[in-house]
This record gives sequence, structure tokens and C-alpha cells, in this order.
Amino acid sequence: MNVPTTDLLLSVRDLKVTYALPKGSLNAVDGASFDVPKGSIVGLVGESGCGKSTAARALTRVIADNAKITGGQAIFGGQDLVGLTDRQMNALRWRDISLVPQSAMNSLDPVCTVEAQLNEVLRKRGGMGRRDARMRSEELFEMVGIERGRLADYPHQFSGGMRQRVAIALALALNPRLVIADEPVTALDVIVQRQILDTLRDLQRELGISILMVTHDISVVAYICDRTVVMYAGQVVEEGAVADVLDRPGHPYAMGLRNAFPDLASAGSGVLTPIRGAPPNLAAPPPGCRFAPRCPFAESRCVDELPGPAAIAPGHIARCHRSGEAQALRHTAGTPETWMAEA
Ligand SMILES: Nc1ncnc2c1ncn2[C@@H]1O[C@H](COP(=O)(O)OP(=O)(O)OP(=O)(O)O)[C@@H](O)[C@H]1O
Repeated sequence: MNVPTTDLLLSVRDLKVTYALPKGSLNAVDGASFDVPKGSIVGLVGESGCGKSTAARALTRVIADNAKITGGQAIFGGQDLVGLTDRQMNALRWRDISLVPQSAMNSLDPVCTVEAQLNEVLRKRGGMGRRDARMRSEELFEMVGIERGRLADYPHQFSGGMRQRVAIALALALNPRLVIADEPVTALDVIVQRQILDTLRDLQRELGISILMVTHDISVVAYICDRTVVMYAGQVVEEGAVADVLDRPGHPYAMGLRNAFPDLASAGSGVLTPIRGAPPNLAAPPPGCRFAPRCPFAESRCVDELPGPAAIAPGHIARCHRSGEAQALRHTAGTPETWMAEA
């Protein structure tokens, strides 16, 4: 990517995360590289099972017991997150990097008021006194658009959208530089999705933070992100500014995703064309391009040889043997029939 390294908040290189299975293992993230510039929202997008959550969560080490980071680097503010001890990582969590989970219902404690949960972060993690914690809680509620009087409420007293706002308040409590948001609006209806995304965008601008947004929905990326990283089967297949990747995708998978989702801004009109088939089993991925079995443009080299990432324009990378022909492929990819033929 052609952003000066001093403008990068996070630079992930060749990250590998493996899950141990009862028999063998599965490389959920298999050499992923991408960057998060300072003060930007980066969308990590791809279908379910592509390794987005695993990659994002590995950065905070909030990963399953059977998961292991088996390679790569994640340089954040000059230090490699992969090499940190648990204690060092613990010190960074909340203060420098925080997480907004997919379902706030699962992450908020149902038996504690939200103020008690904010206190846990502000007082225990942030070392604040009672008065300061109270003032900060009120400020955070104001920032995310909830009346301060509701601090004494329990999670079940909030709607789904409000709970997500509480989760955002928690994530912002100690002024982190990077917020990782894992499908933060997936469980919400489109109107509430837009409201939450607008709030996140406003806060990101106001606070100058960066957000790594994990989503399966390319319309969320189009709505809120500055840059996007497209993941397929554990690998990054395209990365670039959102306008470039959506207007001039270089990888057929990104072309297909663009056709498959309604536009969030126009509340869903137009014909949607799904990508047929499903991502490969990551315990035994195909040897060549992992998208080849579903790609309408696959040639024999695509089946045999894994393409490397290549710059197709300044700051725009794609991992496709045919990226040199992207303009012509995009033209064909715009026709629904292209995606209907059996691969
Ligand atoms: N604890 C686990 N043990 C074994 N395999 C796992 C585990 N968690 C995830 N996986 C597998 O790792 C791969 C990547 O999953 P991951 O959740 O990171 O993908 P994702 O793109 O975020 O999808 P989703 O949006 O469905 O969470 C999938 O094949 C998934 O089945």
C-alpha cells in the first residue's frame, strides 16, 4: 500500500492463525497482510468462514482455546502485537485497542447495570476514582446518543441498537487508538444499522481513532469505510480505497460480492446476483487460487497456481492471475448470467 508507514496505525504482515481440530488442523488465516492507516475506517469483508473474525480477534488475542497464531507480524505503534506476552497484551487492551463484539447481548453481563460494567473498565482498567468514572460514563453515554439517566439500567432494558451503543461506549471508555468492531450491526434492522454506523463514523472523525470493521456485507463497507480488505478462504484477495475496490475491483471475488448485496444507502433496490457455491474447506484448501472453483473467469493456471498479491493501481492490490484484464472481466461480471453458469 502506498501510505507512508508513519501514517499507518497497524500493519499486518503474513498473519497465520491455525485452529487445532480433533484430527489435524485448519489454517483459518493463511498469510494475511493488510494495513490500517491512522484515522481511518477499514472494512475487513468476506463471506462467513473466510477468517475475518479470526484475523481481527487475533490482533487482540481474544481467540478460542484451540487457536494459535502460527506466524506473521502485526505492527501497532512500533510494537509487534504477535510477539507480546499476555501481560503486555493485557495492558494494551481497552487502552490502545478495544473490541466491539457482534452481539452486545452476549458481551454485556445481564446481571449488572451498564454503569457497573463501565465502572469495571474505567475504574479497574483505567484507574479512575468514583467521581471521574461517573463523569466519564455520562460523557460516553452522551457521545453514543443515550440519555445519561439510563446508566442505571440493565442490558435487557435496552433495545438491540441501544445495547450496541452501550458496547461502543465501553469500547471507547479509555480512549483507544484502534477499535475492532466485529460485525457490529449484523443483528440489527437496516434503519438501526445506519444509525449505528453514522454514530461510529461521527465518533471516529471526532476522536481521530481508527476502526477495523469486520463485516460480511459489502454495503456496510460502501456506507462507512475508507479502505477495504477483501478476505477469501483465509487470504487477502484485494485491498484498497473503498472507491477503488468497489468501482474498479481487480479480483473476481470482489466483483461478485459487489453484485450480491443491496445498497445500504438506497435501502435495497436493484437485482442481486449471488456467487454460487461455497468457500472451500480450510482444512484442505485447493492448491491454486482458492476462488478458482467458483470463479467464472478461472483458467487452468488459476486451478494449479496460487497467484501472489500484485499492485493494480497505486494503493490497490489484488491477488488474481487475470488482474491485468480486470477492466474486461468487470464488464462481463456485471451480467447476472456470468454468475449463473455452473463453475
Ligand atoms: N474454535 C474453532 N475451532 C475450529 N475451527 C474454527 C473455530 N472458530 C472458527 N473456525 C473455523 O475457522 C474458519 C474461519 O472462521 P471465522 O469465524 O474467522 O470466519 P469469518 O469470516 O469471521 O466468518 P463468520 O462471519 O461466520 O464468523 C471457518 O472455517 C471456521 O469454521
